[in-house]
Amino acid sequence: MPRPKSLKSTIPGIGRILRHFMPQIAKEKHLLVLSLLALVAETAMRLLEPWPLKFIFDRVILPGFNVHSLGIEALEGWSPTAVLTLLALSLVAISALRGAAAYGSTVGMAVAATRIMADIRGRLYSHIQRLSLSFHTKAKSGDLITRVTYDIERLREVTVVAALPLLTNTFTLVGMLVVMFVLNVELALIAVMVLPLFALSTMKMSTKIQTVARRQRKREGAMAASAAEAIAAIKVVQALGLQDMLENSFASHNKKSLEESAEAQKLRAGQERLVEVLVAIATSLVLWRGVQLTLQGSVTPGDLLVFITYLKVAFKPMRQLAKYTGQIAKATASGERVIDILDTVPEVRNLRGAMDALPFQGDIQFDRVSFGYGEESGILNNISFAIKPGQRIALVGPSGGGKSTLVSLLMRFYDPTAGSIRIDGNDIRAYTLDSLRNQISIVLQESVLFATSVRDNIAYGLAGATDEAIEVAARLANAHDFIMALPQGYDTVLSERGNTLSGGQRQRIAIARAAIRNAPIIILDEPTTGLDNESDRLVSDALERLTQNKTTLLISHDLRSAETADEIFYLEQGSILERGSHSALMQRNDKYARLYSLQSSPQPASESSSSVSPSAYALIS
Ligand SMILES: Nc1ncnc2c1ncn2[C@@H]1O[C@H](COP(=O)(O)OP(=O)(O)OP(=O)(O)O)[C@@H](O)[C@H]1O
Repeated sequence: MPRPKSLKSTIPGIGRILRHFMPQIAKEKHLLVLSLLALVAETAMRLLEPWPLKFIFDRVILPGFNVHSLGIEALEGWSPTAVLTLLALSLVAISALRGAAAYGSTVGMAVAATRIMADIRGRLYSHIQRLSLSFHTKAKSGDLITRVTYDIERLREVTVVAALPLLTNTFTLVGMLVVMFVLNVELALIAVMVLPLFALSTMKMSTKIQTVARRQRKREGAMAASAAEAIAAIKVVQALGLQDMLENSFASHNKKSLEESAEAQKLRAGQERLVEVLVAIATSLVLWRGVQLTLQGSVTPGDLLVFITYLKVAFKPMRQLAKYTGQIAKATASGERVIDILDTVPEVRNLRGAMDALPFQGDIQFDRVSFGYGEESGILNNISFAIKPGQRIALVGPSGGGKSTLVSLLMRFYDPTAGSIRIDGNDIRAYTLDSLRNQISIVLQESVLFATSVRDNIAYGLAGATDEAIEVAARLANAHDFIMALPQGYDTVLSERGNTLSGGQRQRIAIARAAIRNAPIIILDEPTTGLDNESDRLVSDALERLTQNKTTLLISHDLRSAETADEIFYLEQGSILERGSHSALMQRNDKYARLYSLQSSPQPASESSSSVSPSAYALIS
């Protein structure tokens, strides 16, 4: 996406953000209108602020006090002290009213902004969760997290700390210019003479600030991404002793980010000083000409006082515009980062007219399915097969052959580039994603558990699962006994990703989670790889029960677990080279048979006895 290059082009950026978030903004319209009214009231009070002083100068001090000279009928008969007291009190009243109005607009705007941003954050989070795996495999999780947290927070904050004051001050500036022109056109023209200078300098500086701000945001995203990646893989980092290398690369990003932050600060400070000089020039010019006009009698001293006060106040917006440009530019960059994600359309989504699938029988057909990741092709080539309900299929073959890819197409993590996949006779794209995935259970090699209770981890398999159902599933998965031995039983809260449990225990909880779903189709992606003999036995036993009467696709390098399958597919380089029952494939005496013989023969101690090693695949090919 092309990046805007200047302040001028920040405005379309802001427009895009506003347009994008209009539905959320519209929900808060009442509060926003009230806040704007309070803002108008605040502006009016600011305009009124120097007027009691003007009265005192023009009608009280200079002509000698005379109530008639005030020209206000209602004050006829008032004592001088009473009138002066009234004027003094009006100063307080104006200030108090202005304060109240400012409070109202700030609080109103803050509440509205918080609600709007909470809504957008929810939408962003839910969108990210629904984006296809093709997006997530490329995206960096740390960067996505900063978009949901930091970027949204920056947008919210800028509404209150920059956009609102900017709006107030712009209203004030316009109001004051109008009053100045009404009071004296010549003096007003002198005062606005510096405006073009100001506009020019602001635009130039803002472009620079914006460029630095964008660079810094990008760098912060990259830093968060590499930190998140390293923390998530801390075991590997420590085992390989990568700490120093990762620290050095993080430190260099960190240093550059700080330098950019300092550069932006320097630019902002320079701009603020320039504005102050411009304000001083305008004030002295107005004073110089204003005193002459006062002496000639064409403006009153009170008018001059109003002018000077307005100049000071009216140019404050300018100073603030300078100060807030950077913040607004940063927020615009944040807003664009949020919108970029929201605008990403999930590659895999519900097609128009998609229907909720009825409970599946479990009949699966792959019809000339081909697939490639991105530009790559040939990951799966023209695959066709049919599985009857309740059948158990094993997918075996060398690493990278396309086994996991094949099952991920069944879950619609990706769509085939050619051909179709049917369940119970219908193309799976005709079903809604939720109703399709709800009827498939999956157990992976590394089952991911969440940092919540064991009970919740199992219940994630089925919304609204009862405690009884959870226990039945845990028993089926051979998990009940070890769960009861945990400190709080089913209520024991696990650490992140369930790291405090052994691999076999994690697998059994994952099997319980799959079991509670009672899905007619089950995918097992190397569920016993890496387990010791005892864990393997417990997990295999649980899997046996889990897959009773279910259509099952088992991916395994352990040919003994594949042996019992109704049919075995030997997959290599995206094609099914052999298929049939174990005995048929053994009779065929080709790749599968050779692999099986190799696995059954005694192996060197260094190699696993339960699964085929990469070197074995090399031997048979
Ligand atoms: N997300 C991805 N993006 C790009 N290429 C991928 C992606 N996932 C897998 N691949 C590639 O697709 C090919 C098939 O991978 P796949 O994981 O399906 O093989 P596999 O048979 O399951 O291997 P293993 O037995 O090691 O799990 C491999 O060449 C792999 O590099």
